[in-house]
Amino acid sequence: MEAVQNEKGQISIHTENIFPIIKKFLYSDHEIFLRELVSNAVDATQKLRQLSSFGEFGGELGDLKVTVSLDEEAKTITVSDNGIGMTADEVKKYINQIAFSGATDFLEKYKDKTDDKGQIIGHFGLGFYSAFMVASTVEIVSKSYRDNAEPVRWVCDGSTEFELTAAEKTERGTDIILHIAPDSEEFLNKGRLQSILDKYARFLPVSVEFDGKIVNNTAPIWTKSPAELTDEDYKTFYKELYPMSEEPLFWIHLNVDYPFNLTGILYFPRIKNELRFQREKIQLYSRQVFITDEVKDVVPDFLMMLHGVIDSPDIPLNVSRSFLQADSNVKKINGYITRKVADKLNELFNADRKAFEDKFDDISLFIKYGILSDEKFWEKAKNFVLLKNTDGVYTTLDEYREKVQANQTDKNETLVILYTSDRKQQHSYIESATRRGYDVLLMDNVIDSHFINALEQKLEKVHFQRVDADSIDKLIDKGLNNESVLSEVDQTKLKEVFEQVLDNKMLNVSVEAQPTDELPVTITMPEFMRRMKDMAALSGEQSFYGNLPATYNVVVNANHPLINKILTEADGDAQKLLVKQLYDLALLSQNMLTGAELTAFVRRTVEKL
Ligand SMILES: Nc1ncnc2c1ncn2[C@@H]1O[C@H](COP(=O)(O)OP(=O)(O)OP(=O)(O)O)[C@@H](O)[C@H]1O
Repeated sequence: MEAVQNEKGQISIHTENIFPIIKKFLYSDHEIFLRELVSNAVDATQKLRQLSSFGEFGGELGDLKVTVSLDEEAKTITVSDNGIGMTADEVKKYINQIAFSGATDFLEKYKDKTDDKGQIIGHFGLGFYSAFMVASTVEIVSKSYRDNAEPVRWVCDGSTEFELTAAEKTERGTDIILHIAPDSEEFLNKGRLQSILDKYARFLPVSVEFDGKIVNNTAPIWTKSPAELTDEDYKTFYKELYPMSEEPLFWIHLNVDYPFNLTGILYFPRIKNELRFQREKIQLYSRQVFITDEVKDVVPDFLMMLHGVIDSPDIPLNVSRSFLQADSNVKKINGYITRKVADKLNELFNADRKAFEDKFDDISLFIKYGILSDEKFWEKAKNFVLLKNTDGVYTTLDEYREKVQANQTDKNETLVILYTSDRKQQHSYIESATRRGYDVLLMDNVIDSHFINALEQKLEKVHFQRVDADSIDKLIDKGLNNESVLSEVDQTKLKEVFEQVLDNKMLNVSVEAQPTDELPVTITMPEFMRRMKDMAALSGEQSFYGNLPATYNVVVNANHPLINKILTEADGDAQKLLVKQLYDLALLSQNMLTGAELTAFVRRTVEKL
């Protein structure tokens, strides 16, 4: 057994002092020093447990534990473990050489970049050196698990010089003592340390003690097998993660070990009709060490509506985001998660259709968003995405085609699907459509205008029309013309009368032969025009269609008796009044008559009664 030779040395590195540079790069995220040191300590205890299981360590493991302690007076924070410890040679190798070579790489690679702050630590084996973000001097006191190991002390003040001496330490393990720098004294605070540990150490696999208490749950449920868990366990864990949230609808337990390693639980929250859902609810872990809850670029956008935990040592969490997107593991992981989520939904759909329908309103935004953003998701989701009609009946896409195609196929063999975005406002149109035996879908979700576009592209010969997009016979044009009771001349005359009285360039007046049970006048906006305007409004951007003034079609029903009355009315004022009243009634049934026009209408009507 060799005694520790007192030694002073120069860390071989080209830069005079690397720590100010590390500090500058990691400026945004100083608190992670604690995550790095505590996870090193956890690693050290786990390594010992492993050695023991291989029979390479015959001693007592004891109660493996990491302790974080704060001494406000001495201005130190100490992270201690009873893990494998290090001999003097190991300190030289792992701390002086390896970590410093990592630091050199780091400097080489990132000296000209400033946008990757805080993302690189760890990637270059800089974990331990993150201590210098907050400490002016760092001491390591360590005693290896090996028989008769000599305890050793390493001290470094952040310059490139270190000191290695013999130390007094009776127990196996390592103490990392940080002498906190004046500009980092905010960390000499119990509450602050507690909150950092709550964030990063909450589910570490080895007990972590701070202020006399264990701060972590060492066996979170995602590390267990689904067979061991009850629904209650999943719900309890959800509450633990998100104490303020409503109970989740259901969940998926992820577990894969080839070709990458990943475990986790994803929960489906109730989303309803809310696009501004909380995006930072998925937490990313690497071997139970919390990494981030900013999962953008790691998880596809639509999956960010879900809540829960993903744990994978194969996500390169410590590199820049642009790199992440291109990473092949991240791509595989995304593909896997997307497939799992789709499979779970399919399974729920097949297992209990009724229960799936009951939940559908809460998950439809998610499913539709998935369909819009991921072709592979669509391939599965087309079997279980549901359409809901105005009677509250849910059908799949195939069932729906089957149900309506006999009555709703137009003269070009296109299936016309009718929908309403507001059943109250479009009530008279819905009624008119159902009188024809047409089915009307309820499409009142914020995402539905995009969803409709996507379905038209994905399904063959299918066109969606909002119920108020055209007069009832043109909505689904079967090429059958109703006989008009009016002559061509009369129709032209009627059109002129309407144009004159309404005197509005934004209105296109047409005379059509409709059944007598349709209203004398209806107002419609062509589907294409309205959709463009809706989408412009939703995207909030200035656009050609968004800025275009709204034009409407005014459809006069040639076969309605009141229209005939207009034609035969000899008194000009009476004729004008009739036109105004019928037009206002059409506006009223579309909820478009407001303000002074409404007041005038009411007054006129009262006077005539
Ligand atoms: N508490 C400890 N007990 C035993 N060995 C340790 C301890 N802390 C650090 N080491 C040794 O020092 C090495 C360097 O640590 P450092 O944190 O810089 O890098 P790393 O842990 O290898 O990788 P990462 O950058 O991902 O943390 C470790 O690999 C380990 O061998």
